[in-house]
Amino acid sequence: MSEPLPSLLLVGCGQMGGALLNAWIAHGLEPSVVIDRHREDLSSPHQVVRALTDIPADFHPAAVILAVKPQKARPVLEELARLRPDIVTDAVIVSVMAGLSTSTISAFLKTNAPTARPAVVRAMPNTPSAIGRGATGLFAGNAVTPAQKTLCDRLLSAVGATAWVHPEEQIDIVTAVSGSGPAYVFLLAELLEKTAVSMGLAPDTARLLARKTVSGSGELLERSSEDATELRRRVTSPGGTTAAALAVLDAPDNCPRILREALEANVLRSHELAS
Ligand SMILES: NC(=O)C1=CN([C@@H]2O[C@H](COP(=O)(O)OP(=O)(O)OC[C@H]3O[C@@H](n4cnc5c(N)ncnc54)[C@H](O)[C@@H]3O)[C@@H](O)[C@H]2O)C=CC1
Ligand SMILES: O=C(O)[C@@H]1CCC=N1
Repeated sequence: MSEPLPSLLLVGCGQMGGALLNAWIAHGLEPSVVIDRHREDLSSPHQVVRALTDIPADFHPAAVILAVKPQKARPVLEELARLRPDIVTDAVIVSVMAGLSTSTISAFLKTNAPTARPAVVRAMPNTPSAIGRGATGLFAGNAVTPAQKTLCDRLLSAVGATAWVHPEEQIDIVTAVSGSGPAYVFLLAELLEKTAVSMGLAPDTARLLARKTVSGSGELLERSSEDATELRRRVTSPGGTTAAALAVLDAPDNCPRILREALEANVLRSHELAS
């Protein structure tokens, strides 16, 4: 087995934090602390506490992972800096939160630790991380050391593929494409199923065919060295049925325009969450 992952402080153990934690445990994680204010059901081989005030005084994590909603970030960051300025100084702060910039995160931390120069990394994973098939975009702020960057890459590689981006604004595009992306794919599965039922297929049949089409196509794309355009071409007989459907879907004013609008709305929402 590869070298264990160093001790972490995970703040927020919901959908994303939980998926990350499970992968890190599977990869061998040094004794760590998980904070979740609301979940009663959490069990973990690591120490689970309800509040930042419960972090043991002798606990010194290599990284703090912030996986609460962006709207909850400010009090969490201010309290962390008030209670444990040493952690803010020594650990890399990894935010998976949409929208919030490294400078905003630093500013919240500096409210109660004015001399700190926090090392902040933004990571934008997605929910296929729960099965080790995630895709994460990362951005490192100025104060992040090469060793901390390597650690962040190890942490997110534990749940799938990673790609570092620059400048920071590109993280909002990552959020729009891959962070939120699974929701678009699941919407496609939902719409295929519902439309199939509305056109006359039995619900069980529609569900089976829609699910297997989306999951099988994803797996084919994963296993193939061809790009998506070629895989699509192989389905599309000239003058055939698929071509008839694609003439509707891929018309400039249909999917291409709608997807662009959707991704722009996503980026705009990141900007709103940031302010
Ligand atoms: N769900 C997704 O697909 C993705 C989510 N993210 C980001 O991950 C973050 C979390 O999102 P989800 O996991 O979906 O939300 P979630 O609601 O499932 O998890 C958030 C967790 O934080 C806990 N929490 C709330 N306040 C807290 C506090 N003061 N201290 C400790 N724990 C607290 C909640 O009890 C909850 O378990 C968000 O910032 C989101 O932008 C990023 C990429 C993908
Ligand atoms: O919907 C959200 O805000 C988060 C960020 C990416 C996926 N879920």
